[in-house]
Amino acid sequence: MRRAHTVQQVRAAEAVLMARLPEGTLMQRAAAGLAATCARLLPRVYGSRVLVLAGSGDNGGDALHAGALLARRGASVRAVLLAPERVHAAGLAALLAAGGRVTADQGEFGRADLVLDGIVGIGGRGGLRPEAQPYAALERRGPVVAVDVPSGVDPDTGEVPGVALRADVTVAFGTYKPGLLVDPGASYAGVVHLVDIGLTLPEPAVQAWQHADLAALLPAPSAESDKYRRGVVGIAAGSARYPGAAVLAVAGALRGGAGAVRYAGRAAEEVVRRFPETLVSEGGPAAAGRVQAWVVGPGSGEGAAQALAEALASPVPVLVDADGLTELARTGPAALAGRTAPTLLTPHTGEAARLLAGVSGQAPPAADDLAAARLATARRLAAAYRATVLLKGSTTVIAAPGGAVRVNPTGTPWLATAGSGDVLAGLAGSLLAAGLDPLDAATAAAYLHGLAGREASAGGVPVTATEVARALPGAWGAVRG
Ligand SMILES: NC(=O)C1=CN([C@@H]2O[C@H](COP(=O)(O)OP(=O)(O)OC[C@H]3O[C@@H](n4cnc5c(N)ncnc54)[C@H](O)[C@@H]3O)[C@@H](O)[C@H]2O)[C@@H](O)CC1
Ligand SMILES: [K+]
Repeated sequence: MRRAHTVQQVRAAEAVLMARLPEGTLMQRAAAGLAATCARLLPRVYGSRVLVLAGSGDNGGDALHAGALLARRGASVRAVLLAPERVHAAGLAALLAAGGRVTADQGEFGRADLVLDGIVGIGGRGGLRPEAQPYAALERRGPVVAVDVPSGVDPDTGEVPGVALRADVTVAFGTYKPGLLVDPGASYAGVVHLVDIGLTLPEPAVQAWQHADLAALLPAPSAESDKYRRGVVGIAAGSARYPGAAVLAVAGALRGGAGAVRYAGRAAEEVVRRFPETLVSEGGPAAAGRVQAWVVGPGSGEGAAQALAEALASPVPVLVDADGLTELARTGPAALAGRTAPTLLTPHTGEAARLLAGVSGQAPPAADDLAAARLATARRLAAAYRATVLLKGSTTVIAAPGGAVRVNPTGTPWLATAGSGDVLAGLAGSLLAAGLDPLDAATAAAYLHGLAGREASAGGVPVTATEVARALPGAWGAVRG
């Protein structure tokens, strides 16, 4: 599991350690880790050209100290001081003593075999300042290594409010910062290396799950478990106009670990033709038999309001997607007020905008703005609707109403394809029915769906939602090892 801590959490942990250790110890640890990573990236340190971009804080200090260590190993190290009057004095002194030099020549950027971005770290807000902005656009020859965070990326949110420096590698101290795991910040970070500097950290603010975390969570039937004990998932999706959404949601549900899939809606004929193992009925959720979780909304069209009302009136977990979300946005959080079981909402940013409008009563915000502020958007929705929210997109973010946040590391842009969300909804609903709580069900579904998408698009070819559904068993297998 990758764990990310907020700036506040890191600062608190740092303060505890600083009080115990001689001054400068943490920076020395950080600089040593940084220099070691740089040395691995360079064909050879001796004789290579390294440029340090040093801002006014300790981030610049780390970079200057690392530059000094590389200079001692024979690198030719130059430093651009973006705020010379406030530069980290000890760092600069170390660099000069090791034979490094200060330069004001921007051309060094393009000549360097490696650039160390120490402009700003966790003390930064608001994108790069004007004096640093030109570096974001310059041609580069060697890798850019970000110190702790790519400068210009908000460490807590991954937002890039202006210009940021794109890194090939980020060397993060002690822990990931949320902004390294969430786009757009994550896409600026490149490959992230962690350097242990001895911090004792609390529960992470954001987690990104990996294979081993998932493997421990996925339902595994025991010898005695019959189909009912494994859970029955109800799918209220599709309509005469959109039967395909029903078929895809059922396809996802059949591969989510529930013991049986019950379909309730207008596309029963198509569903049973494609998947004869499905239990079907043509009415709504209220008239269907017992289930352990409902999925409502994909392709529901005009039937969405009725299906949503019936599903929400049931005492089991409900996943609301697509047309169900549009309907929910009309009423706002009030529609969930009487629920006794949890609710999971799975919006893309357009639907998230409508859901937020359902809270504020104002016009929906621009979906692009929400995409640029993914963590904040998921958290706001989870708090307002008191529901778990899976916000789809480039870095899917899952936020629980209690504050826990997870981000999915397995996505691929090819998943942004028609029907892909229907498969995800069915899959997540199936995991809910199998007994996972909404946060775990959403985490596991996003992860498996992402892996399946990657698998189906092997080598980066476009995929269809049907192919994603077919690749799900392979994704389970990969996770289970
Ligand atoms: N917290 C920790 O545990 C440790 C922190 N270390 C380093 O210290 C860094 C934090 O140092 P600081 O608190 O001094 O903060 P930073 O060095 O991240 O930045 C603060 C400085 O940057 C300037 N600044 C703020 N926003 C800016 C922007 N948008 N563009 C340009 N300049 C901007 C401010 O005027 C301030 O002087 C970490 O990122 C890490 O690199 C390490 O030395 C090791 C230990
Ligand atoms: K930086």
